[in-house]
Amino acid sequence: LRVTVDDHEEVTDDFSGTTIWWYASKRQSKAQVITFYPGEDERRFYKVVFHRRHRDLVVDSYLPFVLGEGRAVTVKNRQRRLFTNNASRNWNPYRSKSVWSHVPFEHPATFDTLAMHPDEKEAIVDDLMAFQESKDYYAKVGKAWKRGYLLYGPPGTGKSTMIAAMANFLDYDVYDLELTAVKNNTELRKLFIETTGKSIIVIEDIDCSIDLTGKRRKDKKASSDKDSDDDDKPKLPMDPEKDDATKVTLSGLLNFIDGLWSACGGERIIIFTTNHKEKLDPALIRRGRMDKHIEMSYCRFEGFKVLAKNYLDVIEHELFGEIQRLLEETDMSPADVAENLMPMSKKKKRDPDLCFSGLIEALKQAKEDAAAAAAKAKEEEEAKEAEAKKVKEKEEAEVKKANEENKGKGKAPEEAGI
Ligand SMILES: Nc1ncnc2c1ncn2[C@@H]1O[C@H](COP(=O)(O)OP(=O)(O)OP(=O)(O)O)[C@@H](O)[C@H]1O
Repeated sequence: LRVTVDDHEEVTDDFSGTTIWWYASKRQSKAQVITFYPGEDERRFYKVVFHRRHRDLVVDSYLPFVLGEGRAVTVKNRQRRLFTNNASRNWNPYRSKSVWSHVPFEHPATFDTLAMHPDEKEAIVDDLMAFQESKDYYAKVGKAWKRGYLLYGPPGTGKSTMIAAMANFLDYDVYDLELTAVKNNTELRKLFIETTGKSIIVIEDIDCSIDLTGKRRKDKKASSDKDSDDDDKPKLPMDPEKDDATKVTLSGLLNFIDGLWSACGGERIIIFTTNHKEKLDPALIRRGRMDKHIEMSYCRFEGFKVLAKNYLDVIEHELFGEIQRLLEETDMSPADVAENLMPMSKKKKRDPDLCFSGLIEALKQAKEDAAAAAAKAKEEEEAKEAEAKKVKEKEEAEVKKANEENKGKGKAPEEAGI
């Protein structure tokens, strides 16, 4: 409950059966200062009145409770922000000297609007809540208060939407870290140090942002040289375009995930997203670095029901049966399903019959396309196999022929250089 107390107004509060009175008041400063700003020389304060016998209760319990509630309200009401380190996106009119620029974070996604199986959603929400409440646990085991998530799945399955839902659920800021815009590991370190607590740091499409395999192999050779100064020196690229993507090394990134956190207080979540989990270096996503791997998958019936409710306010429909069957047989991303739930009728209204029939058509088409693509892939595979078989047979025939010729001349095959 939030109460504003006006001057000379009395507000009563009840705490564990004890009545407490609040008054707002002001006192004129004693210094004789002439100011252009009326009210600047006033000191404003609240007066709390209670019976003497409740003094311990008020001092030990009530006031800490009020301060805690006050802090929670401030956090809840603060404008959350979306930070980016990508200067080329220069969309922030208030760009300061900070390595991050920011805009208000206003993404509307929530777990309610996220199309996903309810059990999976619940598991993620539980995990987030457990993390949020584990400050003491992390301190006790001597670990930085952070958690890493890997979101993986095909395009349009809701990875970015999930991040927004998490940020809204936790009331955290979001730092969108564009690795390709980071010059070197020193700059990476600076960026991390400048992030604040209660934040989610996101590196999208991690497989495209850094040459994970190549750099790591090099790092292994240099074994102990984990985050050496070398990393900070400008590289001399053979191919400047390629180097652009590899300015930050994997070891620099691993170092930051493991170590640098300890230097910063406050809880942080780091999220990597990728469309190709199999391309990632196992070192990057092992447990402890990425605590939870979340698969964002194609839209199935449970996910569809969430979208139908959000987009059309429909929770049951005669076409649901057919849609369910098709969704189990066909891979369509939630983004594409959602797209089909948006068309308006001629009367500029969203008509569920129209949208669901359209979706059925789109699913049938997608199913046909997938079957055609699979048949083509199979054909190509068979053609490749036939070609390989032909080459092998030709080689064998040549070897056989050479052997026979050499036998005729009385030479062993090795002597003939075969
Ligand atoms: N699971 C989902 N629940 C609700 N809406 C979704 C979901 N997935 C996709 N969408 C819708 O599709 C749009 C694109 O999804 P989003 O950007 O989150 O996908 P993505 O997996 O991050 O894609 P990419 O890999 O291409 O970045 C979103 O704006 C949202 O409206």
